[in-house]
Formats: sequence, C-alpha cells, structure tokens
Amino acid sequence: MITVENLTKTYGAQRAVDGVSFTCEPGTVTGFLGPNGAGKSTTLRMICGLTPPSSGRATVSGVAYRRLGNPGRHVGVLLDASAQHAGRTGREVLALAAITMGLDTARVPDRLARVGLDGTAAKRRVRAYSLGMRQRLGLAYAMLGDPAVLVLDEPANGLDPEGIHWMRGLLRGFADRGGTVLLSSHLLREVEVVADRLVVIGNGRILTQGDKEALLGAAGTMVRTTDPAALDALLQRMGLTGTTSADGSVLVPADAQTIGQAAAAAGVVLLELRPAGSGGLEEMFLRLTAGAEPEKAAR
Ligand SMILES: Nc1ncnc2c1ncn2[C@@H]1O[C@H](COP(=O)(O)OP(=O)(O)OP(=O)(O)O)[C@@H](O)[C@H]1O
Repeated sequence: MITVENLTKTYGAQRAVDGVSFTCEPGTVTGFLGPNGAGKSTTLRMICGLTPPSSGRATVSGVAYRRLGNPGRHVGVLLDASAQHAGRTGREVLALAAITMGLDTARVPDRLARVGLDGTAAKRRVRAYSLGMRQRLGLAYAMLGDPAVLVLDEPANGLDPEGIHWMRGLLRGFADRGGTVLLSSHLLREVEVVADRLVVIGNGRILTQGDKEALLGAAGTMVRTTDPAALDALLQRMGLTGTTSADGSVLVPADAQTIGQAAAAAGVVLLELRPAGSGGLEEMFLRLTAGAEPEKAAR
C-alpha cells in the first residue's frame, strides 16, 4: 500500500509537484502517467525518501520510507536503471544488495535467471550491459528482498517488444499475488495493458485518476456508420459532439449502450460500436495534458 497525501515540491518559484494525493492498493498496478516534466519522477523520489517534500507526506505500508527498517524488504525501487556501479558484475550487484538486506546470497543466481540474465550475463560488468539488461538487473535488484511494494520509474525504457511483454507479465504476476505496483511512464500503451488504475499528472498536478476501465469508458465510444450525416444529426439531437478520424470512425463522448440504443431507435445503421480503448485513452491523455508544457530545459 502506498499513500500519497498532498505532496508538494517546489524548486525556487516552480512547483514541480503541487498537492498530489493518491493511493495504490495491494493487488493492483497503478500507472502513473504524464508528459515530460510533469512531476512523475519527483513524486516517486519523494515516495522513496530521496527528495524531501516541501509539504505533504508519502507512506509505504503506513510508514514514511525513511523510517522503514531494512527498506529493501518492504519496497523495491527502480528509479534509474543506470544507477548500479558500472564496474561490478550483475552477480556482484545483487550479492552486495543481498548482504546489505541480510539475505542469503544463494538466491542471487535464481533471481538473475528470473529476469532473463543468464550465467554469462551475470559475470559481465554492468558497463557492458545494454539499457534493457540494466532494466532487467534493476528489476531483479528491486525484487530481491521480496518486497510487498514496487516503485518503478519508466521500467520499460530500453526493453525490446519481447522484453516489454515479459515485464508486463512479471508485474501482473506480482500484483496478482497481492503486491502493490506503482509504475510511471510517459508511454500510454506501455501501462495501459498492465495497469488497473491510472493517475495522470501534468504541470505537477493530478489531472485525473481512477479505475482504468472507468476512465476508458469515460473516454468515449468509437462508432462507424454507413450514413455519417444521419449519425451527425443524431449526435446533435443528443447534445453530443463527435470527433471524426481519418478512417471515418467517430469518437463519441458517451458509453456504447447509450449510443447503440439511440442509433437503433433512429434507424441509423452502425458498422462498429466499441469502447474507445487505447485511442480513447490517448485522446483523453492528450486532451488532459494539452495545457501542460513539455519540459524544454535540461535538468
Ligand atoms: N533537482 C531539481 N532542481 C530543479 N528543478 C527540478 C529538479 N528536479 C526536477 N525539477 C523540475 O521539476 C519538474 C518535474 O520534473 P520530473 O523529473 O519530476 O518530471 P517527469 O514527469 O518525471 O518528467 P520525465 O517524463 O521527462 O522524466 C521539471 O520541470 C523539472 O525540470
């Protein structure tokens, strides 16, 4: 369980994170979404005790991160895949972490294998790892102490499509066994498949949050018809404005049942009627974050 209450971080006059509140429940994956510079990393760093908040608080399993004894046994953190010592081998990185956490180093080979790093990779120095291999090592590191909570910043960076698919399965399995996952990304599709809940942030503020299905439902319905003019007239009578895509399908801000029933009653033939899904999420995301300026300055 992660609880974030009114978390705020100011840098000079800038509010990088501004009154952010949300919770992540056991058994769920929460996708933390926002454009570049929205405040995702700063929020995660505050949850993990790496950046002190200007105000507000964050707890993991009811306790501030810095007050957790042996934190790696409670929360697994992957904020920067390149944070590991480049001169150590993958095996050494995990063995040192195991010793620090008071764990038997005998678990290390199995944990490396679980993230797809074989015996040869385990013996290579981290500086020779690809970004994808570093992400895998970072995940093994985060999960080494069998924590109940995972906090991951852009974990799919550098993974190939097979790697992204694998990571989703890993995180889904972790949550299905009762774990809590908070996963940040600026890539919608990456989290869409695996997340149960979404928290969308822009300019440091929460833009929307909630159950993914509910947010997707609220995103609208894709409709295709043989008679666009009749559909348009119907939508106008319903007080709705559709957005027509290049392929002729129309995104309508209402649920499928409402539109389907109204179309049937009006005799408008529909070829397609489906929750907007990823297109809707993308559309919702772009609409919500339209005012959020992408970060331009180097950090
Ligand atoms: N140490 C710092 N000093 C000053 N400003 C900072 C610092 N860290 C972050 N910021 C600023 O706070 C804002 C939020 O940054 P943050 O890294 O949290 O965004 P993000 O959502 O993680 O972005 P990205 O997807 O690009 O990683 C940005 O405008 C950034 O420049």
